[in-house]
Amino acid sequence: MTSIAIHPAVDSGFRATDAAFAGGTLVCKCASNPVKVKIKGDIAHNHACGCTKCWKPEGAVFSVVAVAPTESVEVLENGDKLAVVDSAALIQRHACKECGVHMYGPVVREHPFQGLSFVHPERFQESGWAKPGFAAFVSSIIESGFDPAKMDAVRAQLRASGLEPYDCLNPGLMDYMATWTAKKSGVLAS
Ligand SMILES: N[C@@H](CCC(=O)N[C@@H](CSCO)C(=O)NCC(=O)O)C(=O)O
Ligand SMILES: [Zn+2]
Ligand SMILES: [Zn+2]
Repeated sequence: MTSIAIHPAVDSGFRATDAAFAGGTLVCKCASNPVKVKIKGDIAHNHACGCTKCWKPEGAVFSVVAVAPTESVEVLENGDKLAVVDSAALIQRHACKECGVHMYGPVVREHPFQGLSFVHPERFQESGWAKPGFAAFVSSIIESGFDPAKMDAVRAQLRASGLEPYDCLNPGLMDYMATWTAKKSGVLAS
């Protein structure tokens, strides 16, 4: 059976994660005057995402996206080329207006992820970043036009690549968000 183009970083097999990885510089795809964004520290919760909103490289069905503290994000060069894709969205995705790559997406509003920025580690000019740990929003790929009849094959391929598929985030992050909500409403003590 022909394989599905999940994402180049997934389909090519993972490079070893470097435990000493401490961030680096994200670079967009522009051949000249690329946007450069420094991430001053490691990333967390790296995952494949099938949602319609996350940036995907050409031909990929999934994005690969992780988080870093927004305070450790610094636009180094050509920040004038950045624009927010959807100002109404939770994640304020700052994309390069020329090549389309999403460079960072801070969560600004009150939310369990407030203070974090979503980034695409494949755009690091350095190697060694943590491999994706799971696949999120898998059913959402249908919203981008993926054939619903092939969903069993997608989930099987994700599992074969070591990515457990979920139709939202993974249980740890869903529990974290629900706990935040329960403490905010007062049904759990904070
Ligand atoms: N079915 C929708 C889902 C979109 C969605 O909720 N995406 C998640 C995950 S993005 C990275 O994990 C999310 O938190 N979105 C917030 C936002 O996009 O601002 C679809 O596919 O569009
Ligand atoms: Zn660019
Ligand atoms: Zn997404």
